[in-house]
Amino acid sequence: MIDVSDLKKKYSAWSFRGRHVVEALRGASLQVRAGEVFGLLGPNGAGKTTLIKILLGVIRSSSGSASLFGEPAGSIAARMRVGYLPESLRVDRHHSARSALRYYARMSQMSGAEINRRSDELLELVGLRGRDRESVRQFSKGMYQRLGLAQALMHDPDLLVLDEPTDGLDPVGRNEVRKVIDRLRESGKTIFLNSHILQEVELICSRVAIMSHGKICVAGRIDELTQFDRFEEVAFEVAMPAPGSSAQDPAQWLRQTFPAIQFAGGTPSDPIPSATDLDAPHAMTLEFTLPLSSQSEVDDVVDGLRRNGFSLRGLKLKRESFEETFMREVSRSKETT
Ligand SMILES: Nc1ncnc2c1ncn2[C@@H]1O[C@H](COP(=O)(O)OP(=O)(O)OP(=O)(O)O)[C@@H](O)[C@H]1O
Repeated sequence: MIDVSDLKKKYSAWSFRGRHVVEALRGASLQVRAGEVFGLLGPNGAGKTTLIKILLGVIRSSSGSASLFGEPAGSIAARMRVGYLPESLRVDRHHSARSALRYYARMSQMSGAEINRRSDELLELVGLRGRDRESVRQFSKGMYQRLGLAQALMHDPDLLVLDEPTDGLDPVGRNEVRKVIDRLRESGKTIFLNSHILQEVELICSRVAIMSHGKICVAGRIDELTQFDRFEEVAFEVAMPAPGSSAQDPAQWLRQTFPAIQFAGGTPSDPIPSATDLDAPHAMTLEFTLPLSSQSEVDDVVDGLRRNGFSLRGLKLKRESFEETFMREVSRSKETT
């Protein structure tokens, strides 16, 4: 649906030192498939707005290619099938939601009957039916943003481009916008959004791209990007040793053997009973984490536990958070630029 390849954009800028060139895009490549909710993330100045402006045909690239639905970005054929919600949509204060939609729809040369039918549908979709004749002056930022979504959908586009759709909204407003985006996803629309709020992107998007210094660093599903497991913190779940094993007081044995151990739910205080039947579904288990730095250290711990009668029920390396992925990619891009 969106195909961007080796896209470059240079701006001419003026400062007190005179004219200089700003490389806003340095060879960005990206593909978005039909039906996806795709999130573009990046720090300030990464080039996100520049990329969106090229996709919408507001500015031209310096080199590389960008197409929507197989048509060159900016061509009439591509623009007809795109709806856009800018970061700061302005609706004249004298409008109601309904009159604002009529105003925007007229620009798409829709007939009066079509405008009424489509307005009814969209006001229902964004949850503004019943408030549609009130002045937008009384609207909360969340309602305003939902009106913006309805405006962007008026000509029934296949692709919606949303610039910071939940920025500045309170949790209730964000939740309402998210619900509308979910409904749009269910109806088969493709959504391309740009956001600073990582948590929001995690909740909404099926795939994301992290952009920094004019390039796409990584793109994929969030669970693929954060799959990078690390040894720093290894979580174990063990069943207690059977009576007669060398670790008579298992928790104390663990504490003495691994001084840096962190028990899940705090250090167990009472002596923990030994297991009598390891295959019993309720065999007593303990969960803890250990700071380890390599596979051979993990192997040594597992060997030690088993030698002393513990039975291993689970072992998990820590998965980094999406925020950690983001920070890692951005700082890696800073080093290579
Ligand atoms: N019209 C322009 N003239 C000169 N430089 C520009 C122009 N527009 C953007 N830039 C520069 O290009 C780079 C990328 O800007 P862009 O606005 O695309 O980034 P962004 O990722 O959208 O940032 P933000 O999150 O702050 O909106 C920045 O260094 C910016 O200063």
